[in-house]
Amino acid sequence: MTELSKIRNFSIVAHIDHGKSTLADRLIQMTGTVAERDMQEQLLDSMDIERERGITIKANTVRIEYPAQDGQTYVLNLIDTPGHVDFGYEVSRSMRAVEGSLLVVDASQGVEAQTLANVYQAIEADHEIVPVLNKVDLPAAEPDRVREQIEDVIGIEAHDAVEISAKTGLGIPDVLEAIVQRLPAPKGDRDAPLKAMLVDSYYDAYLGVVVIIRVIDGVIRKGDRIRMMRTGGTYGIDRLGVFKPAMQNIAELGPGEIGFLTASIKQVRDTRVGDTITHEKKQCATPLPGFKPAQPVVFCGLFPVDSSEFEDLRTAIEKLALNDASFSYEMETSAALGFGFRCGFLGLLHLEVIRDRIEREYDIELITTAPSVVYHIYTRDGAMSELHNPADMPDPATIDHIEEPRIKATILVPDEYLGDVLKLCQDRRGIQLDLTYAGSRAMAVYDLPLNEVVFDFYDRLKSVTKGYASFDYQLEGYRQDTLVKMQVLVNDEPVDALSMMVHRDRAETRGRAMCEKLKELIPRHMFKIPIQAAIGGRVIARETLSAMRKDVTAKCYGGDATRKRKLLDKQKAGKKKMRQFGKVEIPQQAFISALKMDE
Ligand SMILES: Nc1nc2c(ncn2[C@@H]2O[C@H](COP(=O)(O)OP(=O)(O)OP(=O)(O)O)[C@@H](O)[C@H]2O)c(=O)[nH]1
Repeated sequence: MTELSKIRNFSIVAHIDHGKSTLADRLIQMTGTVAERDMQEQLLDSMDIERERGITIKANTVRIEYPAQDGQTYVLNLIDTPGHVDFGYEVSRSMRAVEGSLLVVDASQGVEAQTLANVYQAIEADHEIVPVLNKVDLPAAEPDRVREQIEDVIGIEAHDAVEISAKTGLGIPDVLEAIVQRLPAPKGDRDAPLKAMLVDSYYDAYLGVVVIIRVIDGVIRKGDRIRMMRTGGTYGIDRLGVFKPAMQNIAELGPGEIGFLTASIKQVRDTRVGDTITHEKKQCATPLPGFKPAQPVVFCGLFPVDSSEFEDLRTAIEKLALNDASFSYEMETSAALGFGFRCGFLGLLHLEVIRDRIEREYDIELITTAPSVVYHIYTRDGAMSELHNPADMPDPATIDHIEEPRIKATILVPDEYLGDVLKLCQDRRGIQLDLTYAGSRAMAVYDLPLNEVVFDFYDRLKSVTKGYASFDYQLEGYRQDTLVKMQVLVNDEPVDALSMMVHRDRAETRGRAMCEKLKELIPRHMFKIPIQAAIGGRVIARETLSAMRKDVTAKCYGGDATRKRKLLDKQKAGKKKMRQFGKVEIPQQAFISALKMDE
């Protein structure tokens, strides 16, 4: 067990690509935590998908032993936090598990929106913050300007920011000294009942669920019986250890220490980030504050393109859910798409990651229906229910009012693109909360409906600002608005998978765009097909797909049998990718394209 005064726990706060992983790797390498030959690029981002997409999804930790200039050896525990807005709650928990942060800012780029969001979490967790200016090797680096910017925009002292190049290794010893000298040692009581925070967990094929913990008070030992205070589960500890970054067993962990345990826990779902771990017998008096069960905010249907792969999809989803407590699912049937699952995600990135993994790791092609947020439906009898799927909307006559989730979005953008950004936010029913300038950049804070953001807001923002804007958001709560369910009818039959919730004022535009798109996507039939968008019983947009004049084979007059054959075969192959809907066949592609509607 390590003495409290010799421990420093910290996280690294940075915007994507500012060099968090490179710096972490350097710290590990420079302290000899791993032998040079074992050094693999970006040790902390362990999953392939993370590496490919260049994002950090799950929190991870490493214990570094550092002989400091004062002659003492310190234990430095780094907790790597997820870098994306979707994982905000997990970031906030990891932050509570450490006492300080390195704020890494790319000296050639400056402060970005995500830097702000994460640094505010660190400030909220009472962290001591050491600013680190990275990439000073780049000719475009302007450390002095960025130092000023940190002081102006974030409002923390930055004159003693450490200048480094994580790439060349310049300044890394200064970072290590700053961690020891400027970050506080943890506090804790060795003799108090055990109180540890569940920081993160993951599934390991050999060990089962591995739980990452931070001990606050007391001592945890191998063989102890523990209780998770929020979920109520009790377990016997099989294995206790630390990450260096490879797993190393250890007999006990005391106050201030960070490590892992395994305890024959079957699924990640049984471990909730933010839960308090104590001894089964001698329990601590109160659990840690701020615990929040994971709450999916974006829902969509996932259906196999090939309906015979439904069981494979079920297996894939069950396996992924075992390892991800924030991903929820239930079976869903759609008249148009057959059997599938309604799934809940923390945000769009989370959705994309899961979808990618199903397609790649399980080789199942998927159809994704329109992502939808969760609405609160208040019926006339005063009851409130959550609506996860527009298809389940109750009879409008019974509804008193509907509330939708709103977010607070922070956008940082160079001045020249500000006009376009403001227009985009306005178009998405945004309410401006704040607009400030820092140097040549503006920071706009908007209250926006989550529904208007989940579709393609981020893509639009990137395209109107040529990629220069950065964006971050957090959920703010629910507000009433005039929301309606828009249905799509093809040949007078409603197609549920295309239903969506829209604001009343925008329904016509959306409806028209949807009908036009479907007219292009649905092939002609032998009869005329009306395509309509409707609210309740009222049609708000309509297109008509005219009938095919003749049999396609008619033009192959008479004799040429092979040609006729070929044409029929081609038609048949095309049909496989269609879904029969009433008398109409709708191609799979239509579901995807019609939902990815640009305005
Ligand atoms: N020139 C230069 N490039 C650097 C430096 N540090 C990191 N980079 C490069 O910047 C890019 C992003 O670095 P990462 O360490 O992956 O950034 P990150 O913040 O961990 O990014 P995420 O994992 O996506 O959050 C990589 O191509 C690095 O090689 C530096 O000091 N100088």
